[in-house]
Amino acid sequence: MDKLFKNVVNIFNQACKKADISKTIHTILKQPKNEIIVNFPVRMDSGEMKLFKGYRIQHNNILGPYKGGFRYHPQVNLDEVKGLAMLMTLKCSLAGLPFGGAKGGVKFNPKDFSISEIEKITRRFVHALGDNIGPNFDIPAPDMGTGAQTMNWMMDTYLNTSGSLDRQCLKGVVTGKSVKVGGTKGRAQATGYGVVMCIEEWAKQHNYKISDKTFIIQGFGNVGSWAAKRLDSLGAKVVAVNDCAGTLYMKEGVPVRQLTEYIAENGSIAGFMGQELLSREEFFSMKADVMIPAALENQIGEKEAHAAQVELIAEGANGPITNRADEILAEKDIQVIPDVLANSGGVIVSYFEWLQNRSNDYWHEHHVLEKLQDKIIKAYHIVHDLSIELDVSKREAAYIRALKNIDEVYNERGIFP
Ligand SMILES: NC(=O)C1=CN([C@@H]2O[C@H](COP(=O)(O)OP(=O)(O)OC[C@H]3O[C@@H](n4cnc5c(N)ncnc54)[C@H](O)[C@@H]3O)[C@@H](O)[C@H]2O)C=CC1
Ligand SMILES: O=C(O)CCC(=O)C(=O)O
Repeated sequence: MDKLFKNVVNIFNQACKKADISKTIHTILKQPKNEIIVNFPVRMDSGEMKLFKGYRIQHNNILGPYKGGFRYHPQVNLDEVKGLAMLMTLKCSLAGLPFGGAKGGVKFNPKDFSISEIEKITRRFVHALGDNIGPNFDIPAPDMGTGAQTMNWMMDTYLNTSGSLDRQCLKGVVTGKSVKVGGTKGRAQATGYGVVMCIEEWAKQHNYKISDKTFIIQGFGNVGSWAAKRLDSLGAKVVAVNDCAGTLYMKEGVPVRQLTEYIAENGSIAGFMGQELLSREEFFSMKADVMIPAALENQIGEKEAHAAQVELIAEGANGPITNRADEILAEKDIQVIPDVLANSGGVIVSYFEWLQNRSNDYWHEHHVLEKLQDKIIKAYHIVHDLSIELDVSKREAAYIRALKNIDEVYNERGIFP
């Protein structure tokens, strides 16, 4: 199994060389600043006490408070969270946000626990983290297996345990909250919409009519389902969706809203409209125009890259393509819009939420989405132009741009001896 951190560091090393990043800055950035691991007990509905392991990896904060999601998944481990945290540092820098990078998670499968148990795990986790998070220090957000409800519980626990009376500003301790409790309009759809905004820009450059094209999506959670909804509204056809249960293939296009509602009720695509599911292999070898991986990392390895029959891959997930697969895709002339650009819509709108919490002034949805579009398209063109100028992949160009920005800030500030 490929290791995410190793894959991310390999590209980081190449990019540091090409960007002429000094040895000092390279040394600072190649490992996270803080690795926080907490083991905390939670009483289950049965009365039994269970121990959970939680992580918060704070990679770098030269640009501002640490920022990045919390994941609830049985595979959560130190290597994974370190890789994801480094990606956040690069993502925030590329998007021009005043944030550093972090990531965290708890190793468990939410599907095996009741809602009240998940609430207790969440509250206990926040309690165990204590002052390691805060609205001016480290600001978590949703990722796989977490969502607005999780963030609401986190904010509530933090407000009730922090001892500060500044209730308004403290709301910004987490982003991705529901709108009623201080979240922003547009955060739910931000990541998926951002992925499609990048594809729309790519399509303009390639004279590509999105409404004539076919799309396949792995993962139909927050990112995958909102990407599908935007594609649907553009008249594009999502012909296949893959999740843990298998691959749903519908030649005439998947009915996106019905599928979203079905998954919300049933947990997966299994049984949708009585359709027989195809295999995972059939998904990755399917002929279509664009693939959006929006599930876990390392999903497209050597085998999947050889099998791929698409023209473009836009990474909704973090780290879905291994280093070797990247090379094979390049040899096959399959283009990739990399994670740190394609899925940055989530953290961009998280930044807007944090600003709204600070000012207590809440924005219209169209204003949020317009500002998201401005920022992500600007980043898209920076990456595209640099990749042409330096003759490197978009992934390398994105890393180079992000690293140069961080390097400049370190150089202007100086490094504490
Ligand atoms: N939620 C957000 O705002 C952001 C999420 N991301 C990344 O996007 C990806 C998906 O995140 P979310 O949509 O938030 O998660 P989610 O928990 O809402 O949905 C995950 C989806 O992936 C599927 N899945 C899980 N394991 C799978 C497997 N082994 N094979 C196939 N499908 C599988 C699940 O069935 C589900 O449909 C992750 O890599 C995450 O880090 C990136 C930026 C922001
Ligand atoms: O919204 C955020 O702050 C972070 C989202 C995230 O975890 C990611 O972009 O991978």
